[in-house]
Amino acid sequence: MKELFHTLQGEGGQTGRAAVFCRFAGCNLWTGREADREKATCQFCDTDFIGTDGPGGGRFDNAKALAEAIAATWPAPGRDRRFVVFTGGEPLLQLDTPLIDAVHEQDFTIAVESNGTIAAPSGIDWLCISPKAGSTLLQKSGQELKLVYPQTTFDPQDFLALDFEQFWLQPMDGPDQKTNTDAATQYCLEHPRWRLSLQTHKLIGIP
Ligand SMILES: C[S@@+](CC[C@H](N)C(=O)[O-])C[C@H]1O[C@@H](n2cnc3c(N)ncnc32)[C@H](O)[C@@H]1O
Ligand SMILES: Nc1nc2[nH]cc(C(=O)O)c2c(=O)[nH]1
Ligand code: SF4
Ligand SMILES: [Mg+2]
Repeated sequence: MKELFHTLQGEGGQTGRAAVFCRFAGCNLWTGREADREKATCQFCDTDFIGTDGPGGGRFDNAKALAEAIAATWPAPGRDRRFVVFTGGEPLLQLDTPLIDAVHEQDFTIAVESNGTIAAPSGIDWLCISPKAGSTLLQKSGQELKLVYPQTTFDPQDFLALDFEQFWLQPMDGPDQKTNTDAATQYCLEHPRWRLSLQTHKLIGIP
């Protein structure tokens, strides 16, 4: 596990909600090394997910130990409204039923951010799928589909038949961030099934 930290969910349908972020190391679509970015399936990643050296990171012997570390990262007293977001890297390489059960035992609602190439285990309360051009989408249902926009070979229209409650367009961050934000804004204006997801944590300078 790369890092464990408390912040506000910055993106998508749970934006603004206090959450513990549990960022797993490793991804199946990029090694995480800059030297490999150009040949990776996913080339626009904004995240360092290599290793276990981040704040609160480390290796955990079992699901219960990690669930207890997640609970200890939740600052508020009481067990009400506890919320954890599993991300990465690709969290579905590591998130399994024993961990889901152990985190539920700690009274957390569980959200996951996934690239959709791995079928999700049952028990996730809020599943966000963010498809990546050039990969095979296996997980075609969940609560939100959050498409990073634009991706040259993707037409957002093609995703609307999938079984999601919400459809979000998130401007691709990087050198063309401004242009991409304008394009995503225009797309949402013209296609009202889609909502605009801004990465609000970057706007306000929190993790
Ligand atoms: C770092 S990924 C980790 C979870 C999972 N591997 C995935 O791709 O969904 C978390 C979220 O950030 C989004 N993301 C990554 N790089 C981005 C970028 N450059 N601009 C906008 N969103 C980005 C992903 O699409 C995903 O929704
Ligand atoms: N605040 C905040 N919200 C987020 N939502 C998804 C994130 C991610 O990297 O998966 C993320 C993140 O890194 N920070
Ligand atoms: S799939 Fe997710 S974690 Fe992996 S490289 Fe792409 S954005 Fe980053
Ligand atoms: Mg992020």
